[in-house]
Amino acid sequence: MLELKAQPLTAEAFAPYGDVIDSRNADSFSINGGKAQRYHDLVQVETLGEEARPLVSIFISEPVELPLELTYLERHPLGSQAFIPMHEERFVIVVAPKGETIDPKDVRAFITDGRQGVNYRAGLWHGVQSVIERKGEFVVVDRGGKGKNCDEYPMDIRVHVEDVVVGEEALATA
Ligand SMILES: NC(=O)N[C@@H](O)C(=O)O
Ligand code: NI
Repeated sequence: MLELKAQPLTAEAFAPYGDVIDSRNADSFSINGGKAQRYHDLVQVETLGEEARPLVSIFISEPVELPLELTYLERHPLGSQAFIPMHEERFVIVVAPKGETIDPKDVRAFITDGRQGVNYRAGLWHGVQSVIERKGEFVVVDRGGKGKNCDEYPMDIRVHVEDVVVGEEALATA
């Protein structure tokens, strides 16, 4: 069993794996007569292969038990995958570099702060969407089209997360 402690997510630490989606550290410009700011073009959406096209979906996810136990990591070789919380939900991220095998010492775990989304690059190994504290609703942007776009890599991983707020209390802090 690979034991990991989730680190706070930052754009710098996550740069080798993808993008952090966060208006607090992104450029913007004024639109709509000054009534709105556009945080523009935040991630590279990758859609590869036959009949590839971008998909916009919504996941409603039950919260995971902690510590988080995973039995595999997955990858999407034909496209990126982005998760954007709709109600400041926090989630656990587990990633490992692209490649045909995964070295356990290269696996990393992060925890978001509620204001952050992420975009996984095509081919990045990752754990499935893992919201904590309360049911979560996420906008998901990924790839549709022909071809197999989900590979699994068996691996037993346990992720520990500190300062978790559960249930109703989590709503109050959102
Ligand atoms: N299966 C699915 O659409 N979601 C996974 O790829 C995931 O990363 O949660
Ligand atoms: Ni995925």
